[in-house]
Amino acid sequence: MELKATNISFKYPSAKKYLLKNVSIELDNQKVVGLIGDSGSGKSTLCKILSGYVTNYEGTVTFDGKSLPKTGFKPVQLIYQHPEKVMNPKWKMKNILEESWDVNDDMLKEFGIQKSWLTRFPQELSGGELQRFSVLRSLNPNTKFLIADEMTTMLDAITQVQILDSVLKIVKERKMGFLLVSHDMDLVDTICDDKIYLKDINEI
Ligand SMILES: Nc1ncnc2c1ncn2[C@@H]1O[C@H](COP(=O)(O)OP(=O)(O)OP(=O)(O)O)[C@@H](O)[C@H]1O
Repeated sequence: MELKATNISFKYPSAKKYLLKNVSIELDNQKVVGLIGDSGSGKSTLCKILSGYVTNYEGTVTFDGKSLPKTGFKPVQLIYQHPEKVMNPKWKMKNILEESWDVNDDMLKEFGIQKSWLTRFPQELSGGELQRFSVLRSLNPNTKFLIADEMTTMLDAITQVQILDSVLKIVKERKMGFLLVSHDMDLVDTICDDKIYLKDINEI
């Protein structure tokens, strides 16, 4: 299954200039790919486009040869850099998780989530604890492609490795595609089969 972006150009409505201009990438589910580039070059924005959260772009995005669904479950799931921004502060973590899928105890354990956290609201958890929920939420059994936008930045070094190992294990088991955005070049070199450099449009 291929996630393909062709000639993507994008400008935020409030911005004067284009952020992305004619960006094309092809990703398949056999490889772990790293997306790297300078801060502000548009990596997070491109991830939102590839997963269907930003739609007012020029160009095309297809997954498995079809346009991304506009409603319902998103087969390309995005793990946000800032999970707190996309969680409803009025919902308990249990409901936030259940909205995506019925997670079993083994998966909670795999991602180091304590059961007592389930009855808390997002603002009652640390950034790292929230990020574990965010990762787990994205791993709905119907997810076909996973995009992780600097997902481990809120975690300490040991936890980063643990969470990433768990994600990679599931990605391989389920034969999902995986795009990892990171500023950590050692990490990218260690776990990714390929890497893509997103050039800042101002440098072109
Ligand atoms: N909603 C928005 N409205 C207007 N401008 C935005 C919006 N979101 C991001 N930007 C701007 O778009 C540019 C690219 O942001 P983006 O987060 O995609 O970059 P990035 O490469 O992921 O950066 P970083 O590595 O620092 O996370 C930045 O200059 C940012 O300020």
